[in-house]
Amino acid sequence: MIRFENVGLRYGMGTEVLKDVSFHIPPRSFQFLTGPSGAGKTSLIRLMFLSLKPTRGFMSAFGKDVSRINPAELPALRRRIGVVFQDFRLLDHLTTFDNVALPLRVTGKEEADYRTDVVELLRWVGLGHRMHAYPPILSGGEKQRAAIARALITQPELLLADEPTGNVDPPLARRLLRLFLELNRLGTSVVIATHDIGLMDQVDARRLILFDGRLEISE
Ligand SMILES: Nc1ncnc2c1ncn2[C@@H]1O[C@H](COP(=O)(O)OP(=O)(O)OP(=O)(O)O)[C@@H](O)[C@H]1O
Repeated sequence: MIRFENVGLRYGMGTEVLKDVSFHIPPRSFQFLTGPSGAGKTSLIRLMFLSLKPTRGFMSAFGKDVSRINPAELPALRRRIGVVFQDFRLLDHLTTFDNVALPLRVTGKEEADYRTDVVELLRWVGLGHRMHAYPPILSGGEKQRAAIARALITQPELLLADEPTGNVDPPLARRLLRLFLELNRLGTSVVIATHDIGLMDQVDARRLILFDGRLEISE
């Protein structure tokens, strides 16, 4: 569903931060993206989320060559991808329920059509009791789960999560991992960027490993 062939990325006139990166994310697959700080994980996630374009090489998303995608097609393609950012990006003036519902609301859906889905998803991530709370009073782990629910509400085919267990204690990290595995079992491809070797060791999954912008794959 996502394919990279010899992709390079540089910001402005800087040196390349990704070099000759080639890989494929198959449907229904589960993988970790790892590597030292500054190796390029977030940059790779931004490319996969189509918020950056490669500066060289070939990249396709859902069968479309990204260099030929016109800007009007982008929102529909992005809705097929859920993303959990490192800094959550929740809106403080909206309740947890409204934050999670936002991706549906922007497509013009009425609350009556999505209310049950949002409540069910909030319960699934363990936030049923927090749906009327505003983000500033949520704990780090609750914010994390709200961001995950918001990424999942459109039922994306691909979930990208950047350090989703970076701000939570080990029991909650294990719980989030079980949630991602369950999501994958239901058919979504999952890419988890993480430094956490203990987390990766809990699952026998493919590892995409970045070193200084170059990718190695450990099956
Ligand atoms: N917007 C930007 N403009 C210029 N350089 C950038 C930008 N974003 C990232 N970089 C550079 O690109 C390189 C890769 O950064 P990136 O954030 O992708 O790494 P990372 O592996 O996600 O790091 P971390 O694990 O610390 O989050 C770094 O050298 C960083 O300084």
